[in-house]
Amino acid sequence: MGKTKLDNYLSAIQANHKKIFVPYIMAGDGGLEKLKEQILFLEACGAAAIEVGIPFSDPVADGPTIQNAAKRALEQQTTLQAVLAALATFKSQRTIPIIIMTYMNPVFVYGVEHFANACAEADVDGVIIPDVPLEEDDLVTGVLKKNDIALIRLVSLTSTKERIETITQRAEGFLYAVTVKGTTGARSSFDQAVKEYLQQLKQQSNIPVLAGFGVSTSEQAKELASYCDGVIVGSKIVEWLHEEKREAIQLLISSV
Ligand SMILES: O=P(O)(O)OC[C@@H](O)[C@@H](O)c1c[nH]c2ccccc12
Repeated sequence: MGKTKLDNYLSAIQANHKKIFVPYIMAGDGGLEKLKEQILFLEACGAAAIEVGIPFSDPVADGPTIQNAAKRALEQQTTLQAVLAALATFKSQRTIPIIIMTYMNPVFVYGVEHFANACAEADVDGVIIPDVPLEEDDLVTGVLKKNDIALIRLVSLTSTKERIETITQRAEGFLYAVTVKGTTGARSSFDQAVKEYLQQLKQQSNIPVLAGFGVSTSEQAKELASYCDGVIVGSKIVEWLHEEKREAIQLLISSV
């Protein structure tokens, strides 16, 4: 796979021997007018990139925390189109990459081509669409490539060796290593197999490997990041943003 601007951005961080912390937020939770301030806050905390979630009514990969945030955001009439328009209004004021996380349904409704163009217009660097399987991803890869937007692929603890190999070969931006068997949401501990799984992926992949799902404490973040290139934290960040616990967010991000 050719290198995207997200690949280049992240390899510069790695070249400085720094770990990558990517917080996930739910766009429109608390109102879309908060998006700019939330992103600039996370950037100031030291986030390497931000995963911006699009609320969806049937979020099959999400646990209760993100489901509830999606519900709040949908009550505020948040749409994919509106989120991308909001991101475009302050693109010159942020310096870190934005990754859109959405299920495929809102993309279909918007139209794949319109979606990719609006992402480019908003300076979006990558997208995660967890319900698009590898076998179907040419639905979106063509138009994303045209706009230099990375399609971030996920691997999981239950993926076969062969599948992991195919995915790592095609991976762009970073490889999203799911660290639990289940949905998003904080966990108190991880499977014994996670360490070896991450170390193995790290060996196989020539782009950064980031661990995500279940991470909610500095200790967990530090430990998982020591086996790979960094971590993604969603539910805990969503919860703390909702509760306005800004200091806790700052501490967690600066811990890796
Ligand atoms: O919430 P957690 O357990 O910290 O996991 C990250 C996750 O929230 C974020 O990356 C994400 C939210 N929804 C998703 C759906 C699929 C894959 C990833 C995600």
